[in-house]
This record gives sequence, C-alpha cells and structure tokens, in this order.
Amino acid sequence: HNYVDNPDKPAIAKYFNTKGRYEEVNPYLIEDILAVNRSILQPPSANCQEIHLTAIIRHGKRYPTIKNVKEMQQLYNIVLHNASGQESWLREIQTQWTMWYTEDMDGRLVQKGVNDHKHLAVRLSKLFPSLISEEKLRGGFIKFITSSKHRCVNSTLSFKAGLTELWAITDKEFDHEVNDALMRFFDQCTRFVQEVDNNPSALSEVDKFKQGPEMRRVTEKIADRLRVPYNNITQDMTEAAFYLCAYEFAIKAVNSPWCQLFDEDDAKVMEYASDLTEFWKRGYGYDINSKSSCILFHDVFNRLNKAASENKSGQQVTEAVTVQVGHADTLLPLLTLLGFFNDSDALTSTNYATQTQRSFRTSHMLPYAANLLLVLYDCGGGDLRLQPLLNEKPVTFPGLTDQQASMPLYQDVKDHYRELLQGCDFEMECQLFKSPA
Ligand SMILES: O=P(O)(O)O[C@@H]1[C@@H](OP(=O)(O)O)[C@H](OP(=O)(O)O)[C@H](O)[C@H](OP(=O)(O)O)[C@H]1OP(=O)(O)O
Repeated sequence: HNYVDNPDKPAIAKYFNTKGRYEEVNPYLIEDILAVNRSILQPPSANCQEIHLTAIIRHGKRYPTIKNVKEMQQLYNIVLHNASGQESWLREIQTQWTMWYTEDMDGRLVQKGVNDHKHLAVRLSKLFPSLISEEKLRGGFIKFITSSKHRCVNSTLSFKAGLTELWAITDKEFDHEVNDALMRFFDQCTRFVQEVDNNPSALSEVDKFKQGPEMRRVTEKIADRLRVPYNNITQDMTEAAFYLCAYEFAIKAVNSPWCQLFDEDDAKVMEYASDLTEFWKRGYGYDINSKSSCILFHDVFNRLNKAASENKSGQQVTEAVTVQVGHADTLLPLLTLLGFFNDSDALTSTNYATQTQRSFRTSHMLPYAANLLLVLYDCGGGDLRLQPLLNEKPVTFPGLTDQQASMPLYQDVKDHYRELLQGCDFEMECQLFKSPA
C-alpha cells in the first residue's frame, strides 16, 4: 500500500521511538483515521462474545519536557551563532525558524494529542461495539483510570469526549479515577528508584554506546553539516536535534529543517540509542524494571477473574470496559513482564550491528497513544478466551503454544503466567532488602 501521506513527512519519521506518531505504526490510518478492520479479531467460533475489555493506553502527542526544551535551546544557540554554510535548510533555521518551545510547555498534551485519544475511542467503539457502547457508558459499565500527570488526565478527558461526541451525549458526565499506584508504579517502587532510576551506573551500556564509534560518527556528521568544530556538538545536542525533528512533525506536521541534520543511517543509530535506554531503564535490562509493574499485572488479572466469574454465574459483567491511561513507563514494564519483544540477546553498547533485526523497537511498540488491549470472550460452554492486541493488532502471548494462539483459552493464559499470578508481589519486589524466601 502507498497511502497518500503528508508530503512534509521527514524521511526518518519511522525511527522516532517514543516520540513517534501512531500512524507510523498503523499506516492505514493515514487515509482514514477512524478505519477499523474487525476481521482481524478472528474468534474461533461465531458464538464468541466479548465480555470484558481492558485497555492500557499511553497518553497522546505531547510537548517536550523541560529537560528537553533546555537541550533544544542550547543547540539552537550554537546553530544560530556558530554555524555557517549556504544550504537552504540551514539558512531557514537561522533566519526563519524561531525557538518557540518554552519550559512551561512541560510535556503537556498538544491538540493533536487530544485527537489521538478521541479517534482511538471511536475506533475501539467500532472494534468492540457490544462493549464500548452508549448503553454501557450510560449504565456505568465503563471505568476510567488515569495517572495524575496532566497529559494523562487530558488524554482521559479526550477519550471520554470522543465517545460522548460520537453519541451526542450532553446530559451526563462520566468520571475517572486518578490512581498513581497503578499508573505510575515506577515512582513508588523503591528498589527500582534506587537501583535503576537514580543509579547512574545502571545505564552504563547507554553511556558506552553514546561514546562509541556509531554515535561519535553521527555527532561528527552533524558538526560537518553545520561547519562547526566537532567539540561544539555534545551528545545532548545531537539528541535535541533529533527531538526537534520529531516534535516538529508530531505537533505541527511539518518536515522541519532540523531533520536535515540526519540521514537514514544516522536515524537508525539514534533509534538504537533510545531503545538501549528503554531496554535498561524499563525493559529486560534489570528484573526489577518489569517487576515494578506487578501491581498493575495483578490489577488486570483480578479484573479479568471478576468478569469471568460474574459471567459464569449468569450476571452481567459490572466492569465491562476499563480504560487506563498512563505513560511509556507504564506500558513497557508490563509488556516486558508478559514477555513481549524479548530478543535472544540483550541490547548492549557493542551489538548495534547485530541487533538490526531486533524485535525490541520502541518506534513500533510505544508511539503516542500506544495501547495494550486484553479482550475476554465467552465462546459458550465455559470456553473463555483472552485475546491480546498491541496497537490494535492481535499479538500472541510469547511462549504460549496453542493452535488458537491469538485467542488462547483464558485458563491457558493463567497457567502460562502461573508463577507471576502466585507471586510478583509489588511490596516484596520493591523493598530494598528482600527477606530470604
Ligand atoms: O521525554 P523525557 O526524556 O523528558 O522523558 C519523559 C519523562 O520525563 P523525565 O525523564 O522524568 O524528565 C516523563 O516523566 P514524568 O512523567 O514527567 O515524571 C515520562 O516518563 C515520559 O514518558 P511519557 O511521554 O509520559 O510516556 C518520558 O518520556 P519518554 O522517554 O517516554 O519519551
């Protein structure tokens, strides 16, 4: 397919990691942002009915955080005062482009991010019409939980607005619960905070890669393009240039002159550097990264169990849909705990070249509005099934061998994760000194 996309799209847009558009992951949305394809769900029989949906969703497109704005400012100053050259993109940066990012933007949801969640809400209501319905919403069967962060709260409001606008509901408002214990568990897991988040040596592989030959080459190429001495361009500025290209595209849908500082090879190196960070900070790098999500893991399965037992006793499922809005840091540890995107080799500072085919790629996993959906089906005669979807595409639980792999028996899923269901205790995992078992 060749979808007619924005002619102003940067050539490197598919390497933007957590700063990428959802449309890069699902290009069919470029033509029709409300498009869904129900045939991908493929339940094993026509009897199967959706009885519960849990959606764990990252917030939509946002402004840069304060730290990133500062880095952008520094790069801009160098380019404004030190760079020389006649290329039109460079002159454009120096004479037309203005540094419009300010620190008070502080990671807030942008207008396009509002739309991310409105559109997602409408698509999910088309994908699961019996669950995300006006009746269920009005009846209080759809619950909303969010991280306290403004961009998450605003995404939650946008998701709700997507539904109420769709059904033209004006006589009623629907509330949401703010729950950081569930949606920002990473802040509250002492062991994670001390051993990883606040521990500079935890990211030693990232530091080594940033000082290594691949990244040095990217930085030198930028300096060459700007005609400044190599030592004028720091690693942080290189990162800021990449961010600038990504943010200008996400927020303004333009191919910014900043994008000219990178060719595709450079972008792949930048993508790897960011994946490396995510791997060691939120992914498989350290066991505690994924274990910090134990609290969310149990929350999800408790809800599935409740839905299953209500359904079994012939009742209506009280929480038919749960929409939970959080961060990249919420989704990645949980995906890791469940075993998704686990390559045979760890990502390290020295294996960039051999990791080109890696599955651990945040550009695919975690764009803005990334989502993990867990759908529970009743296929009759006590046959319950659980289907996972990531970014609206069916995926299979890694390691679970089943002929109906994309829609395994719920019991098989529980057997597969038995150890985690019996253990994976947040308090235990997150305390600094584990008492001997
Ligand atoms: O953008 P950065 O580098 O400032 O990192 C963000 C974090 O900022 P911090 O490092 O604490 O200043 C930021 O932390 P806070 O929520 O601001 O505490 C988030 O973790 C954010 O993820 P998301 O975009 O909300 O999914 C983080 O963004 P991603 O790394 O997930 O893109």
